[in-house]
Amino acid sequence: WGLKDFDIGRPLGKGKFGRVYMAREKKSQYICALKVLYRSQVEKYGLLPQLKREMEIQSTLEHPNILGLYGWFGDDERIFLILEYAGRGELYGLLSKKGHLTEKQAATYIASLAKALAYCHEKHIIHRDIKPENLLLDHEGRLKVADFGWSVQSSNKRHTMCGTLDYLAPEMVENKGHDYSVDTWTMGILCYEFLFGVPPFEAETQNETFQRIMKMDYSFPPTPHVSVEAKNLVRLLLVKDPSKRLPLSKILVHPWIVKNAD
Ligand SMILES: CC(C)CCNC(=O)Cn1cc(-c2ccc3c(-c4nc5ccccc5[nH]4)n[nH]c3c2)cn1
Repeated sequence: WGLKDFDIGRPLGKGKFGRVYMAREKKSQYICALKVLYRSQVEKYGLLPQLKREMEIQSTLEHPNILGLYGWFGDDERIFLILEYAGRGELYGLLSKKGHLTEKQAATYIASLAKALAYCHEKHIIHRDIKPENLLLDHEGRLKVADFGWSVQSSNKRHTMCGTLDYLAPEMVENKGHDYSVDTWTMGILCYEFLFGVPPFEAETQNETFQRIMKMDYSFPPTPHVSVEAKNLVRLLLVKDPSKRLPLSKILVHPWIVKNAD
């Protein structure tokens, strides 16, 4: 592949290491997202080995809820990643527009995340840092996890995102080792946020958020639109002891998911 194979479209997002553009492969007319990384930036931070590993991993993953990496090419100053195009952009755009999601939407996205993570864990990959800014929607509104390990700050991202502790599990915040169960904690955070529009431990400062996480200081707003089963699932995921969190396999058979996810 080379740049001459593509017509470049509008920018989709920009980040520390480069920008993402809508693109169309000329022969097939296939629409994709072309991410441009500058070698100077990647080398300056010594990220080439990590990038190569990420690319190897990402290109072996094939799952309906994981954004595809179709290939890559480069010239002497840039590296180009050919990524799946997600027609409805960031899930965050939907959440910020609507304030919160319906129980059906929230359950559907949590089920999709659980499937994508279970697939990754089967392949012994756990460092898919499931952060909201890594969640995209395709043209049918299906969730796609894109590992934005390269911090793409796209246009309508919430600016509290960078550096926020909101999504970090206690063992991460305390800088202990983390395993698969850190992802189920994050799913608890996301489920709460999908339903109520704000993450459970949100606070003015990072330190306050840290304190709240360590004290498990969260509660449910008395909103009528959230069922008892939904809160039950959040309670089973937001458990301080990683070994006591609901395992991924149990999420997909939780009554609230079974009833609401489609
Ligand atoms: C190999 C290693 C470095 C990881 C490879 N994965 C990534 O680079 C993660 N990544 C995905 C993107 C990305 C960003 C935006 C989009 C979009 C997209 N569609 C949109 C529709 C409307 C508004 C914004 C949109 N962004 N589709 N596919 C994308 C892919 C940026 N970085």
